[in-house]
Amino acid sequence: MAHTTKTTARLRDSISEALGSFVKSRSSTFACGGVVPLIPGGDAVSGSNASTALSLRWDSPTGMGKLSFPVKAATEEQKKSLLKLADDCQPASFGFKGQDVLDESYRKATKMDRSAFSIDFCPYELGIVDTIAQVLLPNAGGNAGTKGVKAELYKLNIYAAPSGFFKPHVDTPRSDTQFGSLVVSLPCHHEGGQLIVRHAEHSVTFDWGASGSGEKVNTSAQWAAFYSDCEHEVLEVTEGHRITLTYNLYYTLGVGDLAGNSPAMDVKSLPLYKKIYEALADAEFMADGGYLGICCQHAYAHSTPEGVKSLPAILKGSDMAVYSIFLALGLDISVRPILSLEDNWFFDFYDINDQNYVGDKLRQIKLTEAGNYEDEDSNEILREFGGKWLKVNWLTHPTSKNVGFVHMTYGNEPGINHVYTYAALFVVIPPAAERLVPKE
Ligand SMILES: O=C(O)CCC(=O)C(=O)O
Ligand SMILES: [Fe+2]
Repeated sequence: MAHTTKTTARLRDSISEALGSFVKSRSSTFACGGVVPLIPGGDAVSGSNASTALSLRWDSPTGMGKLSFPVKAATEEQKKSLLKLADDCQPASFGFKGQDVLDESYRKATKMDRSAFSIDFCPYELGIVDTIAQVLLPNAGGNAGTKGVKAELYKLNIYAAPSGFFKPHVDTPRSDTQFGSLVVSLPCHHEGGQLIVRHAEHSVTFDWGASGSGEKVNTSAQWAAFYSDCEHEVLEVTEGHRITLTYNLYYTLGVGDLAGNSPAMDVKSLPLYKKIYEALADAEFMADGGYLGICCQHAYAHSTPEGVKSLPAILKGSDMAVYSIFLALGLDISVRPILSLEDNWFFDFYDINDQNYVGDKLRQIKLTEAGNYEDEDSNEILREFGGKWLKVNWLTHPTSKNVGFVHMTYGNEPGINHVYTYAALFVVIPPAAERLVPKE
């Protein structure tokens, strides 16, 4: 028996290590970007990823505005248009605790709503949406991938010298199928204004200013796309105007279940697949069966109606890849809410002994009346949550939490308490004798 336990621990650690380096290598794909050359005055060749010069037109109290890009050393006419555009934009707010806030110490930029302007720039035509689908939905390759992303124009923004900037923040998703943002920098001379995007301990810098991209700043549109849960910031613009279009990126479901439908990736070729395969083939690995848990690396709105409906299809990056690997091994894998042990006071009443309270399925936030500081009420909270205490062999550590569950509290003041949950991939490992390991 002791021997079996040792084998299980050894193999679990080796999967965990392989998973760690797999996630690390995949997590550098949380952002991608590119360049679209403009052909001034000419026609873009049909089918090429180049665009003609761009014209921006907008509503203005002083008559319609028009500005043609690229804006190099601006002509007198362009200078006038640029000033008019800057005048016609409003200060840009940002979301804070559900409110739109204007605060120039946090964001100094201006905006124009999409209803007030039009521009002949189409990210679909230029292959940008296809690229995003390929890179940020790595498991939904082939046709499913290219059909799976919708880019919806959101705003035009200007970050202007001497000090336009936007401090680190994460974008507020407009719906639960939004998975990311796309920023397009229109060719207009500027310096600074680097966009830095971070995920876990990685970061990517997109420098579209003259020093960072040279001539490109005047001859090409440049773009970046990243997942919604990645923190990002715009450094100070020190010269000129940094003019951007922002788009919200959505998954479009209904083109086949994206999860597990992975023609573009051969999961069997991945070292992580081999490690798990070898462990399963070893009769001493979790000989009596049990559960493996992998905390999701990205954040999902897993306790909202949309999130409940669209997971696992909308898993991102490495989460989707790990999901596909376990699925390919014929294992029962699902996304489950796990009660967070540190944030929930009522765990104090339990002798949890290394166990986790695992939800039987994803559920929406719930409001219950249970919740006195007594055992019985804590039990009721757990019953409402719907799950079981289980011993889980964790392969990773938790990363982000959502409020999963809300209940009343009684004290000197009535109130509510938030119960935090996090989303994890939960794998059922059958006992060794019942395991059907697919042929290599
Ligand atoms: O302009 C950029 O590069 C990013 C802007 C941004 O973060 C936002 O609009 O939320
Ligand atoms: Fe943002």
